[in-house]
Amino acid sequence: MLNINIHKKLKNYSLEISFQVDNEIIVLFGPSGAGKTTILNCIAGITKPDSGIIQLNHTTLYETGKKPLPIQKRNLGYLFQDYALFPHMTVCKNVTYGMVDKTFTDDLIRTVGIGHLLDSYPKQISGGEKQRVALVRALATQPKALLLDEPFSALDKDTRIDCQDELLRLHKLWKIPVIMVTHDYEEAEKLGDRILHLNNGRIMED
Ligand SMILES: Nc1ncnc2c1ncn2[C@@H]1O[C@H](COP(=O)(O)OP(=O)(O)OP(=O)(O)O)[C@@H](O)[C@H]1O
Repeated sequence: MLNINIHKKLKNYSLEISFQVDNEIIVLFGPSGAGKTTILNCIAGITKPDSGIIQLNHTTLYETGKKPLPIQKRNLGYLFQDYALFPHMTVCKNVTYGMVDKTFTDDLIRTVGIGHLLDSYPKQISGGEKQRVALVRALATQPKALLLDEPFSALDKDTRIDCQDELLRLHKLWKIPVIMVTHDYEEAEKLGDRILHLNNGRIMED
């Protein structure tokens, strides 16, 4: 379970957020500048809150006045819109880069169907293929939670639907807390067990 309670002063308003994520997919939905990426960055350890607490299962990632847990020790998978694969490495090298277990990773490669791409370089594969590779790479580290920042928004509609289906299928197999940011309401309704509406750094009540 992921428990988030953070306060952070931003340029035009203060982020005041409190929510919990069980082994479910939570969608953060809201206008540009509402604070969605900042929340993910605080959880990932890229941005530091001013105060609050962030816990993942029994591990405290951040707590006011204490030394934050370093990014690489947080056990999180983070997937961005722009793929973020290492361009100089083959797909195989990319997905095995931080892997924990070879059998588990081989299973993932088979499940997501990227086996035929292993010898290719990122520039030789399509956007949808890159995003599948990025998803496999994130899950191969066996993260305890997954953060997705508009992961499919650069893809065409059919590819986006395929990738959404893939994510739902994988989540059924490996139930972990997932937080996903999207601007696409159809996607939010399809993937989210719950949708949190964010505006000016606060979660709006339904
Ligand atoms: N480290 C920071 N310190 C102060 N202000 C910040 C910091 N990071 C982001 N901001 C500001 O916080 C606000 C929220 O930005 P954020 O990127 O979280 O919004 P968003 O909801 O993800 O927007 P978009 O949908 O456009 O990606 C913006 O006004 C931004 O300028």
